[in-house]
Amino acid sequence: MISRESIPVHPTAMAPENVNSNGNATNSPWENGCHDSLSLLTSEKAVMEIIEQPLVQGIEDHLVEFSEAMRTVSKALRRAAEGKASAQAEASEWKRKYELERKRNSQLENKVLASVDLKGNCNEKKVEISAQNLKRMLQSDEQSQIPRGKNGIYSHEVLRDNEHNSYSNIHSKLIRKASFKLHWCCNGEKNDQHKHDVVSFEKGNITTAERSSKQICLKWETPPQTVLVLTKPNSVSVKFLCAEMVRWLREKKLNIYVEPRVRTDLVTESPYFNFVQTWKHDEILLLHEKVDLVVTLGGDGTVLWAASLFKGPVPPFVPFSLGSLGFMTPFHSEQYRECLKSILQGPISITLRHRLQCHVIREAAKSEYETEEPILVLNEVTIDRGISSFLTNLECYCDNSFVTCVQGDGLILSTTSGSTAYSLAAGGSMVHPQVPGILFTPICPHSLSFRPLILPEYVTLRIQVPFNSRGHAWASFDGKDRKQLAPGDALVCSMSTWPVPTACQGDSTNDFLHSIHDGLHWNLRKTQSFDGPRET
Ligand SMILES: NC(=O)c1ccc[n+]([C@@H]2O[C@H](COP(=O)([O-])OP(=O)(O)OC[C@H]3O[C@@H](n4cnc5c(N)ncnc54)[C@H](O)[C@@H]3O)[C@@H](O)[C@H]2O)c1
Ligand SMILES: Nc1ncnc2c1ncn2[C@@H]1O[C@H](COP(=O)(O)OP(=O)(O)OP(=O)(O)O)[C@@H](O)[C@H]1O
Repeated sequence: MISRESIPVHPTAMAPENVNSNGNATNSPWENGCHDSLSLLTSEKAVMEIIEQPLVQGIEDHLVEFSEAMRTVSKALRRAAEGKASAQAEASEWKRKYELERKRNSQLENKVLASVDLKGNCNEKKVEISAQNLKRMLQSDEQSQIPRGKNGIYSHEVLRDNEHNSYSNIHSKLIRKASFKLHWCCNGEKNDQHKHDVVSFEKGNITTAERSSKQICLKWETPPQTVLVLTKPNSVSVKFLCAEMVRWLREKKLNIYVEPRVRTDLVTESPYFNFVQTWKHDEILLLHEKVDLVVTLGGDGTVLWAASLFKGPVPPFVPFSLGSLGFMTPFHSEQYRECLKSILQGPISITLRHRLQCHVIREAAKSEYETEEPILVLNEVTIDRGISSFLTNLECYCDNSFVTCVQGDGLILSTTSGSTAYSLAAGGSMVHPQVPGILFTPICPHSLSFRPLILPEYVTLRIQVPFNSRGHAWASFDGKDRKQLAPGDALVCSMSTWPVPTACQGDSTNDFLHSIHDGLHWNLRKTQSFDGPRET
């Protein structure tokens, strides 16, 4: 507190007649009179003015200091929250991997025990021999020196990521998943000298070996044996095609998986379909280990649905078009036999469609590890105002930097595959699916200058509902699974390490251009006739 006594009175604040030549105050002749009180009044007014000046200045300084301090604190808090989010994401990923591994091991253990039990009853020697055979198989696999990494990626490397775990090795032998190799091609040519250095620095010159992922080519090393057929529900034509395709695939000696609902339909139609396999509840988590190829029969929604079944690695997709638009469904269902024949034989051009991994972080979460399961999206995650009539107010951060505050109907964080879906309708650019990036597209922003952005694929985005938000926000994932975000909650989003490899009809670029021409009639205009005015 600043006391009035402690404030020095400026000499000019005294009436000039009361100041002697030395600047000292003298006694007034009207000491107790009216003049005295009047002059006192004026000087007090002047004093008050002076008191107020340094006082206001002081408060302002304090406020500035205080708000600086608050800003530093909020920055530190934000950084801590982001650290927490990424730690949570990493922890849940490790937890998922651990659970998968544990499940896989215990299943295999049961299988091995069961087979030992069976054979042990008949002939113990046989068991010994089969164990030796397994060991030899593993050894020969290791000795065969499968080329690694240099000219592409081998699916063995993914399957054999835990070589010290013999159960895992035996397991991959038992399920006999087809192995394949991915090549990166350049200008339509296969480039066996695919370099893994992104930037090299030779003789002082910076060169970029790769600026994007180029056209990718998949070559089967062993023939695919198991096909998962996923279908759009409640469609008679899809049901009919599914039954026909399953028969055809069976003739080709392939194992076939369908959804439980579809298996029931097929078996009800004819007991012939008893060979068709399906899964129960949690077994779906291990589907990627059994399936070599996923065929979808429907529109883009069916591709999104199929992708959502794989929370981790995804086998190659072959999407057949049975919808109205079909941006991600390049194959014609009428020619399914020829298409599948050529795909089962390979090689196939594929588009690696990247997915976004989304985490909802609740303000109410008590511990670091109390996080909701991550959700993977192939198109986009949307944060909007739902049924609320208030503007959304969303604070957006990219890594450690503040991006902006979205005030409008909401925000779309989209993959490049999703750039032709909701993001396009909200004014975002159409982006080739192989361009590595995340689209940041506002929905009806209440601002004239809010243009959509495209951010690099390596960033982590954090969308925070501020505490002073008037309403709740809602997140939806590929148009589904709406989750409410209360003030203080956040959505953290980054590129997933598990893309969806989709087979191309031609190549990635050809398919993309074909879909925007056919699907959206992009830049369709009658050509101006030659018959008219011309430059002379
Ligand atoms: N205003 C909009 O344009 C709007 C609004 C809501 C949802 N959507 C989109 O719908 C998607 C969900 O699709 P659904 O089939 O389950 O719902 P749906 O049945 O409502 O169909 C939405 C339409 O979007 C098309 N579509 C989906 N993904 C696409 C893509 N990557 N490129 C071009 N078009 C695409 C579909 O072909 C379909 O015609 C969401 O991911 C979202 O992108 C768009
Ligand atoms: N196997 C499935 N199980 C449950 N829902 C599914 C399945 N396949 C698709 N869907 C859902 O059905 C809806 C419609 O699917 P899809 O987009 O493939 O067909 P469509 O609407 O006829 O195609 P288009 O949008 O191109 O006209 C989508 O919301 C999708 O999520």
